[in-house]
Amino acid sequence: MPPAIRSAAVFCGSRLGANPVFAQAARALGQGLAARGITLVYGGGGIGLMGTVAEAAVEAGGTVRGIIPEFLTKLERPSPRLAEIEITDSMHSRKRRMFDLADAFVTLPGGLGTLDETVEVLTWRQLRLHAKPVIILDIGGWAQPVVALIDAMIAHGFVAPDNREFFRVVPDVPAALALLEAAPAGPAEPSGRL
Ligand SMILES: Nc1ncnc2c1ncn2[C@@H]1O[C@H](COP(=O)(O)O)[C@@H](O)[C@H]1O
Repeated sequence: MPPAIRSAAVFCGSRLGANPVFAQAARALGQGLAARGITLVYGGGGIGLMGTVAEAAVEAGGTVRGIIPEFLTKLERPSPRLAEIEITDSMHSRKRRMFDLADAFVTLPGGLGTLDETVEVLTWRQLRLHAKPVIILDIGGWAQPVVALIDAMIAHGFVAPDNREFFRVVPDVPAALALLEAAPAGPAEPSGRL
């Protein structure tokens, strides 16, 4: 039996967004991961939803691993409350490190960086480079246009219909936590290397 999910990388905005439900969800996710003993891996910033999810996990006694490129430390200001912050030499090494440390990926609302990170793990899944769960939280309708775009690419014949199975969209944090609890941690690289 494969081991359970022990860590989850959370991708989310470096801003709080326009709707307070985004921060409420980020807080609930941080608390929920901590309560389940799931390590939060995230981009290391102390601002926006990134800071919210990390602070909530720390306050709830969880393990948090922040990974941030050196050039962003002034811009995204890691929280001084983080026990563990890893400084990388580039954005690419940050993303690679987050990928390596995570058994699963969870996307909260965010901007272009959040979208990039989410799409990247989906493309790596498409290339059979990993089989880790990808869970997208549709808070306040944020995920609807993202899912619509992917569905349109399937309809236009650019994405295989089966690839729709690579991610799950859930309406709230309890549903995301339930998926994490139910999922086995698959092999990171089933048929290739990044
Ligand atoms: N191109 C990017 N690739 C990966 N990560 C990125 C990129 N641009 C920004 N980021 C990081 O993602 C988070 C969230 O950014 P939002 O744009 O607020 O969603 C942040 O840490 C960015 O540094």
